[in-house]
Amino acid sequence: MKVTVVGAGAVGASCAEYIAIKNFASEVVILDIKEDYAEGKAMDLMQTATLNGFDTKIVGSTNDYDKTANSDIAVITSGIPRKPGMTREELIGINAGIVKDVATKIVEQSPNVTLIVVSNPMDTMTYLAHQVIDLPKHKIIGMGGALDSARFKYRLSEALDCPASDVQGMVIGGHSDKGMVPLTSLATRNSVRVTEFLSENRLQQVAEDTKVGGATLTKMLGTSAWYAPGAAVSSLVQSIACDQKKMFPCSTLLDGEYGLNDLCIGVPVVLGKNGIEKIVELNLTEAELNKLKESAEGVKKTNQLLEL
Ligand SMILES: NC(=O)c1ccc[n+]([C@@H]2O[C@H](COP(=O)([O-])OP(=O)(O)OC[C@H]3O[C@@H](n4cnc5c(N)ncnc54)[C@H](O)[C@@H]3O)[C@@H](O)[C@H]2O)c1
Ligand SMILES: O=C(O)C[C@H](O)C(=O)O
Repeated sequence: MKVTVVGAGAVGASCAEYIAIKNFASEVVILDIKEDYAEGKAMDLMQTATLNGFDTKIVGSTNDYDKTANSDIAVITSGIPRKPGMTREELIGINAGIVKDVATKIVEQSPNVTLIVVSNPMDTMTYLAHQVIDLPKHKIIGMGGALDSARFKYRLSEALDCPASDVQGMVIGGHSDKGMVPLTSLATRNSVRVTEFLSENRLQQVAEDTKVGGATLTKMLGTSAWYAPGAAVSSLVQSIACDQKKMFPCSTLLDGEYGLNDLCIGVPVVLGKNGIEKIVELNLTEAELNKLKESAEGVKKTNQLLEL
């Protein structure tokens, strides 16, 4: 199993590290445009192999796509991250050109690849990938909801004063400060709905903290987060590589599901060896469905900024 990660920056390197530590891939190629940068990250990570006990071979590449040939899975993290005070949508001007170029070059070398788009604004970048490359729709996946759901569970565990592993929950909708839809009514602590334990106000607070999870960390760090994003990507990669058929909310091209068309937005999907093997349609409350539709309008507005 060969995995390519484009972008050797904060998220790309974190993602490569988690994939290696989980020890399911034979090779991870990290590619960056900065001279020697990916090679340096690859060497540094390879020097953790005996310490962390993995056998994955990590290779660096300065913009040489030949090294990515015949990848089974590729992850696009190349592009600029936001600074405090910015929205993800403001990154479109620079990142759209990068994602278009990178996606095209990956598919030239790996026509059967499954592509995971991470660069922001992620839902729009995933939609862009669908427009510029010729891959079946189940092989282009946007990562956002897996991260947002991990943050939701973290916030729920704080409110419940329990370990996050006790909590189940999901965030659907656009990966944006306003567009996320944390499904508070469905969240549980060991199968008991969290609405049994938390007041409406406290749950509302959890939802709001979740939605601005990325912005909160960007303010604290001066750039956007990387550990949880890298871990979230590695979980998607593992589910595909190991045919785990796990369910994650991912950005996918909708064709009538949830009454939505012609956009990529986060909904639950099953990830296995064929990429997106199923789009799961939940029975949402009217309020949740309305929030998802509002979120979709926001994503479509950003998509209109693309020069296709
Ligand atoms: N979808 C999500 O949940 C999520 C989470 C975190 C970050 N992000 C996004 O991921 C992107 C990367 O974030 P980061 O913190 O790793 O940024 P970073 O600046 O640390 O790394 C980005 C890397 O991309 C490289 N790059 C730029 N253009 C390139 C090209 N054409 N080809 C190859 N490499 C290129 C840069 O040299 C840099 O090393 C940002 O757009 C950020 O907003 C998304
Ligand atoms: O917040 C960001 O800009 C990066 C990423 O989308 C995140 O949610 O951490």
